[in-house]
Amino acid sequence: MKTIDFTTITLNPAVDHTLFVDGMTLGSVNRAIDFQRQAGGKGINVATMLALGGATVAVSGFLGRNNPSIFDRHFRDHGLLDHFIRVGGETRTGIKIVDTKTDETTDINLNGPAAAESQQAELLAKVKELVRPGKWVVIAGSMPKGVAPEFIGELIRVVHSGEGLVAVDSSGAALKAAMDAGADLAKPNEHELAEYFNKDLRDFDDLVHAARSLQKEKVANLVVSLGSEGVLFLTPESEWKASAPNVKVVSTVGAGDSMMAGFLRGLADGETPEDCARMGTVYAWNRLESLLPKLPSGNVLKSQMRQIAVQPLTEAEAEVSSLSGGGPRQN
Ligand SMILES: Nc1ncnc2c1ncn2[C@@H]1O[C@H](COP(=O)(O)OP(=O)(O)O)[C@@H](O)[C@H]1O
Ligand SMILES: O=P(O)(O)OC[C@H]1O[C@](O)(COP(=O)(O)O)[C@@H](O)[C@@H]1O
Repeated sequence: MKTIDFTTITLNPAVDHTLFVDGMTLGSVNRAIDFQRQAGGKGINVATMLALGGATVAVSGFLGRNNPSIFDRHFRDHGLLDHFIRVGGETRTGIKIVDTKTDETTDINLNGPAAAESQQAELLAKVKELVRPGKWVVIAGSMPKGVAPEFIGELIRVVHSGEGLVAVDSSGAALKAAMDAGADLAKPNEHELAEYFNKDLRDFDDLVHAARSLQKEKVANLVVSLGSEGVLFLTPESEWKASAPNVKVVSTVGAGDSMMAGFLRGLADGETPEDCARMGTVYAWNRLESLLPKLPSGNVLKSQMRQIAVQPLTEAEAEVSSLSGGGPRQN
């Protein structure tokens, strides 16, 4: 089999329909000014950005048997190695409404087809085949019907028994199961972190406190993405905050997935934690600017990385506390 640099697992892919509206009123007729349909789902988005960066990427998970063509085309166009298990029914739709007036994106993610127990066993066997010592396996996105959150733990054990590394982007019970099973990296956003601890994170102090306790107790590499406020990166050795890119946002769909791809690219290349945070941020930057996934040449990427400010987390905490006098978050 071909060398595999990364494997991504998408248990619940989606065909993303992005609708652009110039202002949106609930309960009345709205007209779209533009429309785009593309193969999506978190692991597929991560894989696409990694492949655009030159990596060989295997993709797996569960894919509906009834609407394969958009995915077949996407995998072919990006050179992704297709190891999906086919399940009955149609892969779900994800509706993304981008309001160009407010620059807000509203997501409506539909339910996908179920995966039977025999298909889950098939996926575990497939992952055993794909895992490579020291290489990252990404498990990303929601769980489909019929799959218990604990399945993520089973996947993690298979990857670890093949000496691979696991990065997880999930939420709720699946994120908890992944943390209990010992994932090597996790990328919750602020809301997923709050949900994990089942409490409001009212200010920057609360956020940092929650991130530190998750990193210390459960996961060596913790990335907490903060939308337009940037990203935190905590490892056993150091803690960083990177600023967000200064960019005209076309759509935020896939920004978190692209960020995950950039962090893993950096880690796989042995970059410093600061440069991993920069790489994660510029991968997100390139996705924010464009509806279709794209990545510029290495030189442009390097010059973008130089534009991302990264500071020790303690320094960011001091700045926020001097600005707010310890009050609500203003960073
Ligand atoms: N509106 C924005 N302006 C600038 N950068 C953004 C914006 N939204 C996201 N980003 C960048 O993309 C990264 C990931 O986005 P985020 O929304 O936090 O992830 P997720 O989609 O997983 O919730 C952020 O850490 C930031 O670098
Ligand atoms: O599996 P979930 O959590 O329903 O998310 C799926 C959706 O997330 C996306 O992967 C985008 O994720 P991000 O915007 O967080 O990067 C879409 O492609 C897809 O529709």
